[in-house]
Amino acid sequence: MPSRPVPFLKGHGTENDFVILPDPLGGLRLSAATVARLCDRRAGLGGDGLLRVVRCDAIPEGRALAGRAEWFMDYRNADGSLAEMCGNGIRVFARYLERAALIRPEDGEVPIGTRAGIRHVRLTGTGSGDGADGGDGGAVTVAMGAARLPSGPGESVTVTIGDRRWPARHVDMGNPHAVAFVADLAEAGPLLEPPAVTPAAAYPHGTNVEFVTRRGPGHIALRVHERGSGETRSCGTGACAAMVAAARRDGRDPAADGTSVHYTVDVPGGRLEISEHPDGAVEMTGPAVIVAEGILDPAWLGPAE
Ligand SMILES: N[C@H](CCC[C@H](N)C(=O)O)C(=O)O
Repeated sequence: MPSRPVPFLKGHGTENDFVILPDPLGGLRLSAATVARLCDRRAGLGGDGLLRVVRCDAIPEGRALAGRAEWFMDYRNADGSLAEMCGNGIRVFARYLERAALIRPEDGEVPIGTRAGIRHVRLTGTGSGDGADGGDGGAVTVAMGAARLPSGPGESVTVTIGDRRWPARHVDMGNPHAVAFVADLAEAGPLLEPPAVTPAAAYPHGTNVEFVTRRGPGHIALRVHERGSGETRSCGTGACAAMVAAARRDGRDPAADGTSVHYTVDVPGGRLEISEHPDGAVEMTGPAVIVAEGILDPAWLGPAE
Protein backbone atom coordinates (compact mmCIF):
# COMPACT_ATOMS: atom_id res chain seq x y z
CA MET A 1 0.00 0.00 0.00
CA PRO A 2 1.45 3.42 -0.88
CA SER A 3 2.57 5.23 2.24
CA ARG A 4 0.81 8.39 1.15
CA PRO A 5 -2.56 9.32 -0.41
CA VAL A 6 -2.45 9.14 -4.21
CA PRO A 7 -3.96 12.15 -6.05
CA PHE A 8 -5.81 11.49 -9.29
CA LEU A 9 -7.74 13.49 -11.85
CA LYS A 10 -10.28 12.53 -14.51
CA GLY A 11 -10.28 14.11 -17.94
CA HIS A 12 -11.44 13.56 -21.50
CA GLY A 13 -10.86 14.62 -25.08
CA THR A 14 -13.97 14.24 -27.30
CA GLU A 15 -15.26 11.83 -24.61
CA ASN A 16 -12.24 9.51 -24.76
CA ASP A 17 -11.73 9.52 -21.03
CA PHE A 18 -8.71 8.97 -18.83
CA VAL A 19 -7.58 8.54 -15.26
CA ILE A 20 -4.64 10.93 -14.72
CA LEU A 21 -2.03 10.03 -12.08
CA PRO A 22 0.54 12.75 -11.33
CA ASP A 23 3.68 10.85 -10.36
CA PRO A 24 6.61 13.19 -11.20
CA LEU A 25 9.25 11.07 -9.50
CA GLY A 26 7.92 7.78 -10.81
CA GLY A 27 7.26 6.29 -7.38
CA LEU A 28 4.04 4.51 -8.36
CA ARG A 29 4.27 0.90 -9.50
CA LEU A 30 1.34 0.26 -11.82
CA SER A 31 0.73 -3.36 -12.81
CA ALA A 32 -1.68 -4.09 -15.66
CA ALA A 33 -4.11 -5.42 -13.04
CA THR A 34 -4.00 -2.16 -11.05
CA VAL A 35 -4.55 -0.07 -14.19
CA ALA A 36 -7.51 -2.29 -15.16
CA ARG A 37 -9.00 -1.85 -11.65
CA LEU A 38 -8.58 1.93 -11.86
CA CYS A 39 -10.22 2.01 -15.33
CA ASP A 40 -13.12 -0.23 -14.25
CA ARG A 41 -16.32 1.83 -14.67
CA ARG A 42 -18.06 0.25 -11.66
CA ALA A 43 -15.51 -0.85 -9.13
CA GLY A 44 -12.90 1.78 -10.00
CA LEU A 45 -12.67 5.34 -11.31
CA GLY A 46 -13.55 4.41 -14.90
CA GLY A 47 -11.64 5.29 -18.04
CA ASP A 48 -10.69 4.26 -21.56
CA GLY A 49 -7.11 4.56 -20.42
CA LEU A 50 -4.71 5.96 -17.84
CA LEU A 51 -2.15 8.74 -18.17
CA ARG A 52 0.69 8.69 -15.63
CA VAL A 53 2.44 12.06 -15.57
CA VAL A 54 6.10 11.37 -14.89
CA ARG A 55 9.36 13.21 -15.51
CA CYS A 56 11.26 11.79 -18.47
CA ASP A 57 14.32 11.19 -16.28
CA ALA A 58 12.22 9.17 -13.81
CA ILE A 59 11.02 6.42 -16.20
CA PRO A 60 13.27 4.02 -18.15
CA GLU A 61 11.44 4.65 -21.46
CA GLY A 62 11.89 8.37 -20.95
CA ARG A 63 15.55 8.61 -20.00
CA ALA A 64 16.69 8.62 -23.65
CA LEU A 65 14.33 11.57 -24.24
CA ALA A 66 15.19 13.46 -21.06
CA GLY A 67 17.36 15.99 -22.87
CA ARG A 68 14.52 16.87 -25.24
CA ALA A 69 11.42 16.74 -23.03
CA GLU A 70 10.72 17.27 -19.34
CA TRP A 71 7.52 15.21 -19.08
CA PHE A 72 6.64 11.69 -20.23
CA MET A 73 3.10 10.50 -20.91
CA ASP A 74 3.03 6.94 -19.53
CA TYR A 75 -0.14 5.81 -21.31
CA ARG A 76 -1.96 2.55 -20.55
CA ASN A 77 -5.12 1.12 -22.14
CA ALA A 78 -8.13 0.21 -20.01
CA ASP A 79 -7.02 -3.43 -19.90
CA GLY A 80 -3.66 -2.34 -18.53
CA SER A 81 -1.77 -2.91 -21.78
CA LEU A 82 0.81 -0.40 -22.95
CA ALA A 83 0.37 1.61 -26.16
CA GLU A 84 2.89 3.72 -27.98
CA MET A 85 0.77 6.88 -28.23
CA CYS A 86 -2.63 8.36 -27.44
CA GLY A 87 -3.77 11.43 -29.39
CA ASN A 88 -6.73 12.41 -27.21
CA GLY A 89 -4.74 11.50 -24.12
CA ILE A 90 -1.83 13.81 -24.92
CA ARG A 91 -4.23 16.76 -25.22
CA VAL A 92 -5.64 15.95 -21.76
CA PHE A 93 -2.05 15.46 -20.52
CA ALA A 94 -1.24 18.98 -21.75
CA ARG A 95 -4.37 20.35 -20.04
CA TYR A 96 -3.20 18.78 -16.77
CA LEU A 97 0.27 20.34 -17.13
CA GLU A 98 -1.41 23.72 -17.71
CA ARG A 99 -3.66 23.27 -14.64
CA ALA A 100 -0.58 22.39 -12.58
CA ALA A 101 1.10 25.60 -13.87
CA LEU A 102 3.84 23.50 -15.48
CA ILE A 103 3.18 24.85 -18.98
CA ARG A 104 1.46 28.01 -20.26
CA PRO A 105 -0.09 29.01 -23.61
CA GLU A 106 2.81 31.43 -24.14
CA ASP A 107 5.24 28.47 -24.08
CA GLY A 108 4.14 27.64 -27.65
CA GLU A 109 5.07 24.10 -28.73
CA VAL A 110 5.97 21.92 -25.73
CA PRO A 111 7.74 18.56 -26.28
CA ILE A 112 6.24 15.53 -24.50
CA GLY A 113 7.91 12.13 -24.30
CA THR A 114 5.86 9.10 -25.34
CA ARG A 115 6.65 5.47 -26.22
CA ALA A 116 6.33 6.59 -29.87
CA GLY A 117 8.98 9.30 -29.31
CA ILE A 118 8.62 13.04 -28.83
CA ARG A 119 5.30 14.70 -29.70
CA HIS A 120 4.67 18.46 -29.41
CA VAL A 121 1.57 20.02 -27.86
CA ARG A 122 0.36 23.62 -28.01
CA LEU A 123 -2.33 25.21 -25.80
CA THR A 124 -4.33 27.06 -28.42
CA GLY A 125 -7.35 27.98 -26.32
CA THR A 126 -9.36 28.52 -29.48
CA GLY A 127 -12.14 26.17 -28.55
CA SER A 128 -12.81 24.03 -31.57
CA GLY A 129 -14.46 21.48 -29.37
CA ASP A 130 -17.89 20.04 -29.33
CA GLY A 131 -19.39 22.40 -26.78
CA ALA A 132 -20.03 19.39 -24.58
CA ASP A 133 -16.71 20.05 -22.89
CA GLY A 134 -18.30 22.78 -20.84
CA GLY A 135 -16.14 25.35 -22.60
CA ASP A 136 -13.36 24.38 -20.24
CA GLY A 137 -10.16 25.81 -21.59
CA GLY A 138 -10.63 25.45 -25.33
CA ALA A 139 -8.49 23.42 -27.65
CA VAL A 140 -5.05 21.84 -27.72
CA THR A 141 -3.06 21.27 -30.93
CA VAL A 142 -0.78 18.24 -31.22
CA ALA A 143 1.98 17.62 -33.76
CA MET A 144 1.23 13.92 -34.21
CA GLY A 145 4.24 13.05 -36.33
CA ALA A 146 4.00 11.56 -39.82
CA ALA A 147 1.65 8.72 -40.74
CA ARG A 148 3.38 5.59 -42.00
CA LEU A 149 1.52 3.72 -44.69
CA PRO A 150 3.30 0.38 -44.95
CA SER A 151 3.59 -0.75 -48.55
CA GLY A 152 3.84 -4.33 -49.67
CA PRO A 153 2.11 -7.26 -47.93
CA GLY A 154 0.92 -5.27 -44.92
CA GLU A 155 -0.52 -2.36 -46.92
CA SER A 156 -3.99 -3.78 -47.42
CA VAL A 157 -5.66 -5.83 -44.73
CA THR A 158 -9.13 -7.29 -44.24
CA VAL A 159 -11.43 -6.56 -41.30
CA THR A 160 -13.94 -9.31 -40.49
CA ILE A 161 -16.94 -9.30 -38.15
CA GLY A 162 -19.07 -12.42 -38.34
CA ASP A 163 -19.87 -13.00 -42.01
CA ARG A 164 -19.08 -9.41 -43.01
CA ARG A 165 -15.68 -8.31 -44.24
CA TRP A 166 -14.19 -5.03 -45.40
CA PRO A 167 -10.93 -4.15 -47.13
CA ALA A 168 -8.90 -1.82 -44.91
CA ARG A 169 -5.77 0.31 -45.05
CA HIS A 170 -2.93 -0.21 -42.56
CA VAL A 171 -1.86 3.17 -41.11
CA ASP A 172 0.77 3.56 -38.40
CA MET A 173 0.55 6.68 -36.22
CA GLY A 174 3.15 5.39 -33.81
CA ASN A 175 0.46 2.89 -32.92
CA PRO A 176 -1.31 0.57 -35.37
CA HIS A 177 -4.61 1.19 -37.17
CA ALA A 178 -6.71 -0.72 -39.70
CA VAL A 179 -8.96 1.80 -41.47
CA ALA A 180 -12.06 0.49 -43.30
CA PHE A 181 -14.42 2.70 -45.33
CA VAL A 182 -18.14 1.99 -45.09
CA ALA A 183 -21.29 3.57 -46.51
CA ASP A 184 -22.98 3.60 -43.09
CA LEU A 185 -21.25 3.46 -39.69
CA ALA A 186 -24.04 1.17 -38.46
CA GLU A 187 -22.64 -1.56 -40.77
CA ALA A 188 -20.03 -2.32 -38.09
CA GLY A 189 -22.78 -3.49 -35.74
CA PRO A 190 -22.45 -3.32 -31.93
CA LEU A 191 -18.60 -3.64 -31.95
CA LEU A 192 -18.65 -5.55 -28.69
CA GLU A 193 -15.66 -7.70 -29.65
CA PRO A 194 -12.37 -6.88 -31.37
CA PRO A 195 -12.88 -7.26 -35.15
CA ALA A 196 -10.63 -9.89 -36.73
CA VAL A 197 -7.94 -8.38 -38.95
CA THR A 198 -5.98 -10.45 -41.49
CA PRO A 199 -3.23 -11.09 -42.28
CA ALA A 200 -2.57 -11.37 -38.57
CA ALA A 201 1.13 -10.92 -39.35
CA ALA A 202 0.41 -7.27 -40.16
CA TYR A 203 -0.39 -6.64 -36.51
CA PRO A 204 1.67 -8.89 -34.24
CA HIS A 205 0.56 -6.89 -31.19
CA GLY A 206 -3.05 -6.29 -32.25
CA THR A 207 -4.52 -3.12 -33.73
CA ASN A 208 -7.11 -0.38 -33.43
CA VAL A 209 -9.87 -0.62 -36.06
CA GLU A 210 -11.64 2.40 -37.53
CA PHE A 211 -14.84 2.35 -39.61
CA VAL A 212 -15.00 5.56 -41.62
CA THR A 213 -17.66 7.16 -43.78
CA ARG A 214 -17.40 10.24 -45.98
CA ARG A 215 -19.59 13.22 -45.00
CA GLY A 216 -18.41 15.47 -47.83
CA PRO A 217 -15.25 17.05 -49.24
CA GLY A 218 -12.70 17.23 -46.40
CA HIS A 219 -15.21 15.79 -43.91
CA ILE A 220 -15.37 12.24 -42.52
CA ALA A 221 -16.99 10.51 -39.55
CA LEU A 222 -15.83 7.38 -37.78
CA ARG A 223 -16.41 4.75 -35.15
CA VAL A 224 -13.48 2.97 -33.55
CA HIS A 225 -12.77 -0.28 -31.74
CA GLU A 226 -9.63 0.45 -29.76
CA ARG A 227 -6.96 -2.12 -28.95
CA GLY A 228 -7.06 -2.67 -25.20
CA SER A 229 -10.16 -0.56 -24.55
CA GLY A 230 -13.02 -1.65 -26.83
CA GLU A 231 -15.31 0.76 -28.70
CA THR A 232 -14.63 4.28 -27.49
CA ARG A 233 -16.28 7.61 -28.25
CA SER A 234 -13.11 8.83 -29.90
CA CYS A 235 -9.53 7.90 -30.78
CA GLY A 236 -7.12 10.70 -31.64
CA THR A 237 -4.48 8.59 -33.37
CA GLY A 238 -7.33 6.74 -35.09
CA ALA A 239 -8.83 9.99 -36.33
CA CYS A 240 -5.43 10.93 -37.78
CA ALA A 241 -5.06 7.50 -39.39
CA ALA A 242 -8.56 7.78 -40.86
CA MET A 243 -7.86 11.28 -42.15
CA VAL A 244 -4.68 10.21 -43.96
CA ALA A 245 -6.38 7.14 -45.42
CA ALA A 246 -9.30 9.32 -46.57
CA ALA A 247 -6.94 11.84 -48.13
CA ARG A 248 -5.18 9.11 -50.15
CA ARG A 249 -8.56 7.70 -51.14
CA ASP A 250 -9.50 11.21 -52.33
CA GLY A 251 -6.32 11.34 -54.39
CA ARG A 252 -4.49 13.67 -52.01
CA ASP A 253 -0.89 13.21 -50.86
CA PRO A 254 0.69 16.45 -49.57
CA ALA A 255 4.21 15.00 -49.92
CA ALA A 256 3.53 14.47 -53.62
CA ASP A 257 1.44 17.52 -54.51
CA GLY A 258 3.16 19.97 -52.15
CA THR A 259 0.00 21.31 -50.57
CA SER A 260 -1.49 20.68 -47.12
CA VAL A 261 -4.81 18.91 -46.76
CA HIS A 262 -7.35 19.42 -43.97
CA TYR A 263 -10.25 17.25 -42.81
CA THR A 264 -12.89 17.70 -40.17
CA VAL A 265 -13.27 14.38 -38.40
CA ASP A 266 -16.49 13.68 -36.50
CA VAL A 267 -16.27 11.03 -33.79
CA PRO A 268 -19.17 9.92 -31.57
CA GLY A 269 -17.75 12.08 -28.78
CA GLY A 270 -17.17 15.29 -30.73
CA ARG A 271 -15.13 16.84 -33.52
CA LEU A 272 -11.41 16.95 -34.36
CA GLU A 273 -9.66 19.16 -36.94
CA ILE A 274 -6.73 17.43 -38.64
CA SER A 275 -4.23 18.58 -41.26
CA GLU A 276 -1.44 16.79 -43.12
CA HIS A 277 1.42 18.87 -44.54
CA PRO A 278 3.93 18.35 -47.42
CA ASP A 279 6.65 17.37 -44.92
CA GLY A 280 4.36 14.55 -43.76
CA ALA A 281 3.54 16.21 -40.44
CA VAL A 282 0.02 15.47 -39.17
CA GLU A 283 -1.48 18.09 -36.84
CA MET A 284 -4.63 17.57 -34.75
CA THR A 285 -6.62 20.16 -32.81
CA GLY A 286 -9.38 19.30 -30.37
CA PRO A 287 -10.79 19.88 -26.89
CA ALA A 288 -9.29 18.65 -23.63
CA VAL A 289 -11.16 18.83 -20.35
CA ILE A 290 -10.28 18.11 -16.74
CA VAL A 291 -13.49 16.88 -15.11
CA ALA A 292 -12.52 16.15 -11.51
CA GLU A 293 -9.69 15.84 -9.01
CA GLY A 294 -9.51 13.58 -5.96
CA ILE A 295 -7.53 11.26 -3.71
CA LEU A 296 -7.27 7.49 -4.13
CA ASP A 297 -7.83 5.53 -0.93
CA PRO A 298 -4.47 3.82 -0.23
CA ALA A 299 -6.32 0.81 1.21
CA TRP A 300 -8.32 0.43 -2.02
CA LEU A 301 -5.18 0.79 -4.10
CA GLY A 302 -3.59 -2.09 -2.20
CA PRO A 303 0.05 -2.98 -1.68
CA ALA A 304 2.76 -1.09 -3.57
CA GLU A 305 3.84 -3.46 -6.36
N1 LIG B 1 -5.84 1.96 -27.81
C1 LIG B 1 -4.68 2.58 -28.50
C2 LIG B 1 -4.04 3.67 -27.61
C3 LIG B 1 -5.00 4.83 -27.32
C4 LIG B 1 -5.34 5.57 -28.56
C5 LIG B 1 -6.49 6.56 -28.48
N2 LIG B 1 -7.21 6.66 -27.24
C6 LIG B 1 -6.06 7.93 -28.98
O1 LIG B 1 -6.66 8.94 -28.57
O2 LIG B 1 -5.15 7.96 -29.84
C7 LIG B 1 -3.64 1.49 -28.82
O3 LIG B 1 -3.61 0.47 -28.12
O4 LIG B 1 -2.85 1.73 -29.74
